[in-house]
Amino acid sequence: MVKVLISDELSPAAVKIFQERGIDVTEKIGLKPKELAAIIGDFDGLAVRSASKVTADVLAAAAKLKVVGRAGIGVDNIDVKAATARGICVMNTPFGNNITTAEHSVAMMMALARHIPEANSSTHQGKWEKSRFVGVELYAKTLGLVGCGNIGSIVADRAQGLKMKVIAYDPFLSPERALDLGVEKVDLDALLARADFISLHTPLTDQTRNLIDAAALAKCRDGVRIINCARGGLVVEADLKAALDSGKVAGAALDVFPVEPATENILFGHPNVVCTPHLGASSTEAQLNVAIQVAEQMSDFLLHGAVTNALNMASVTVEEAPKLRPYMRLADQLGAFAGQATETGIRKVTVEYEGHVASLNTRPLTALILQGLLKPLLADSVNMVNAPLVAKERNIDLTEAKHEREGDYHTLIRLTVETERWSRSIAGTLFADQRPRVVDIKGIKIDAELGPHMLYVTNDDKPGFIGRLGTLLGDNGINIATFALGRAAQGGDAIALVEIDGPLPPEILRAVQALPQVQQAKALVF
Ligand SMILES: NC(=O)c1ccc[n+]([C@@H]2O[C@H](COP(=O)([O-])OP(=O)(O)OC[C@H]3O[C@@H](n4cnc5c(N)ncnc54)[C@H](O)[C@@H]3O)[C@@H](O)[C@H]2O)c1
Ligand SMILES: O=C(O)[C@H](O)COP(=O)(O)O
Repeated sequence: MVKVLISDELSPAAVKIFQERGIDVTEKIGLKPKELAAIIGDFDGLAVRSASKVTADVLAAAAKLKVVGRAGIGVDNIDVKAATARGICVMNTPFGNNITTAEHSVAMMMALARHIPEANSSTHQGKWEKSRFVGVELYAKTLGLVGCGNIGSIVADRAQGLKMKVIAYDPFLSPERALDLGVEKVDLDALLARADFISLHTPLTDQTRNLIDAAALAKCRDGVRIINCARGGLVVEADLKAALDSGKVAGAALDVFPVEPATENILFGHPNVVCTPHLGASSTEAQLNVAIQVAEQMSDFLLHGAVTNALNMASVTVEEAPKLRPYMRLADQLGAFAGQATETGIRKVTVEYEGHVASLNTRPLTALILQGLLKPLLADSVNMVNAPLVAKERNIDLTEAKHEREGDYHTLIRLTVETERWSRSIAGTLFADQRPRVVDIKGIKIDAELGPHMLYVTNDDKPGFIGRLGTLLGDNGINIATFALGRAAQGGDAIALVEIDGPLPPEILRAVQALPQVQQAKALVF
């Protein structure tokens, strides 16, 4: 039975979905990485929010793990690189909590502008400090968005409703999109110099870490207010504190902290700082959305091979998955055939899709071909998640070509592998029964179905070979299931693909290799 571990607080809707799909669910909340590593080996899927730390050590212990699902957006608590290297798919739910988080950012901006938290606390204490809490209007103020993706663009929309002027720094924001959003695209220095309020909406990456430091703050307008509902590491807190103390920054609203849970922080207690405990995504609606989405995505992946919102592999929709499935088998076989037939370093791989298959989503097929190709070298450490990366790391030059017009076959995949010594191709099709057939090897036509154990022979096309091979196998008790033949030209190179009813013992393979006319013989396993 497929097993999933939920290691952070998730709406019960997630458990319900997993169970309805026949997946066994265990909930263990609040595990430290060591505790998570101790139990993760038992699970096929792991569902998390931001609290669980899915470190390289946790992933190293995750022998069966196929997918990590993040019920939310930021994946900085997951070592995606380590997951990719181990062939574990990482997916998130990029659109489940974006409205809620944008609304929280706007709420924080208003709280800052009108001192709501401090005024609330003072009023509860029976003080009536009207003159202490004079705020500022948002109307006609400039809001600078650092990061204008899903959340940033919703914040822009809401801020425009408040009649603010919105400017955005985001190197990946196209001028057309900026125009659509009605925001002015600016560089970071211009944003810092012009904004009355700055709201951060980028992921935490090596480029964005410590983006708001003393140097950036020095470029800001006096009295700027800063809102961070993205990630703690974007702001250098000591620099922010100094700027708050000097009055350069009039206020800061922080939902996120470099260390969470944040029970101590140099900014806690500062009168001009508003804090919330990473509540950006904490609304009933958002939590329901992300729980449902992550449970559906993970179930679809674990049960049907559908891939949605993955950060480290190509998407496959639930509709595509059944159409791709027979091709996946063919792709796997072609890759595995070429991988087992290749003895020297691979330099170049070309995959051509012809006819019907060319109209499909072929990225997962290419990933499977690479997986099959690399498996003889790397065994179980390679799978379709990490195969493209592994190929790249090995300097294998990959080319994909699609020809939607049909050739000799209604549909065809051709794989060509170039090594330092030679270039070889293998092509396969699907017949009406959806079963894969190999139809061409090294330019020689053949019609073969690949079984679990195959003998692949290249020989000189001379009389007597087939009889001698059959006798040799028969004399050694090896039953032939199917026998497919092809040749380049009369008397030229010929190939035989023989399905046998079990593994070929090494001594029999050597005897086949020693037969006259045999150029090369290999035992292949599928
Ligand atoms: N506080 C919360 O509870 C909460 C909730 C959801 C998301 N988040 C955080 O908000 C972040 C943004 O979420 P999103 O859905 O808008 O993501 P997104 O990917 O849609 O948008 C991020 C934007 O940042 C931009 N960006 C990347 N590097 C940049 C750089 N160096 N400088 C400027 N811009 C850069 C990208 O181009 C993109 O447009 C998430 O990564 C997550 O960390 C926090
Ligand atoms: O990236 C996110 O989606 C937010 O930071 C939400 O985190 P949470 O799921 O832990 O509330």
